[in-house]
Amino acid sequence: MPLIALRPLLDYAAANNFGVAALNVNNMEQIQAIMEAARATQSPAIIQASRGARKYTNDLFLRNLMQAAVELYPEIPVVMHQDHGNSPETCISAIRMGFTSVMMDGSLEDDGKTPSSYEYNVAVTREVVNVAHRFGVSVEGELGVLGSLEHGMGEKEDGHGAEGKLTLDQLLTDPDQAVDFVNRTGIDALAVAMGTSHGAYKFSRKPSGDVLAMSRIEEIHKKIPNCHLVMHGSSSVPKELCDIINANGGRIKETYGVPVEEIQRGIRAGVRKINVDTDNRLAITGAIRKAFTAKPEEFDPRYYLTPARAAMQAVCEERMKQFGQAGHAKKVPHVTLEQMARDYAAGKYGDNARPDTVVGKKAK
Ligand SMILES: O=C(COP(=O)(O)O)[C@@H](O)[C@H](O)[C@H](O)COP(=O)(O)O
Repeated sequence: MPLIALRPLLDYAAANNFGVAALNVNNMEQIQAIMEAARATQSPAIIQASRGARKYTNDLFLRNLMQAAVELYPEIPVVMHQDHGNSPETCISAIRMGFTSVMMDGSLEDDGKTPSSYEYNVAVTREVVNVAHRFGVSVEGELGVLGSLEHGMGEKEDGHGAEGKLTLDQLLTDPDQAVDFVNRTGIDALAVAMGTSHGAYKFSRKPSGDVLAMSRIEEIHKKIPNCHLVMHGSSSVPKELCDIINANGGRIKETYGVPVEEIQRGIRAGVRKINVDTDNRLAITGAIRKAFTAKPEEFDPRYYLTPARAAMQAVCEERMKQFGQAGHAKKVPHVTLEQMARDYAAGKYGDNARPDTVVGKKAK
């Protein structure tokens, strides 16, 4: 099956009450790990690349690796998503390179560091929607700024993330503003801020409602029940993966991620796309360190990349089952980008903020 847009997958997920892991990639082994996990669990897949990933991998390599993935796994519906586009130019270049979904993160200015004004966010997001939908490509927007409710700091990840201390207003998406944002931009999915952040160091203790405000997601969902919500920074940072790294010469400090049961609570409240990258990075690093410890004399990259790929596959399979996407691969409607473009133009996906808008159809 050729790559599909994000929207029909999330509509189907909403109609069937599950969430989909959006998994970051930077190289061939990570794409292979996701595709093997998708095949093993019969899951649809969202594969995403950040600006940093596009720079590291090169767009041509990325596009052709993704092409290989869809040819080798024809039964798996795959979305190729630009993670955290910082400007309309980044999103448009992604569309040109064959991405079928883009995130315009207008919560920050195009330096990827400075929290933007609301009107700026609306304007750049609307601009991307206008272009993307003409090509049948879906758009994720972001309202609110990712950062910690424990200490108020934003997070800077490989060039993208707020710098400095943020106010509570910035750290928590406002439900009423979310209604206006979705109405004015026409986005397909909305990333919300409620205390998660990228990377391994999210919380200094197992998070409770004061630092991981899942109730905020529920409030937003009540206001815009037909808009697909997105949780960023949703790695669970399993202790056992950190322990493998530390037992083999690494130095990961004590830390806590987003518990899977909190993500499942989010899925019950309209979360359809869940971004996970750190857990896979931890799994890969642990497996490579373990391989180096076991045989310091080895130097064939296949010796340590094979277990690294398997370790990432295991994490992906686990999340695919936990988020409920397992078993759905064959049932996701295959809508071509050309058809999507016609449907967008005809207003089929028009009014996401209206409570009576119908999203998707129940699987038989
Ligand atoms: O939410 C995300 C990952 O969350 P996580 O750290 O796994 O909890 C992604 O959207 C990030 O954008 C991604 O991990 C950042 O990747 P790089 O910019 O480092 O490539």
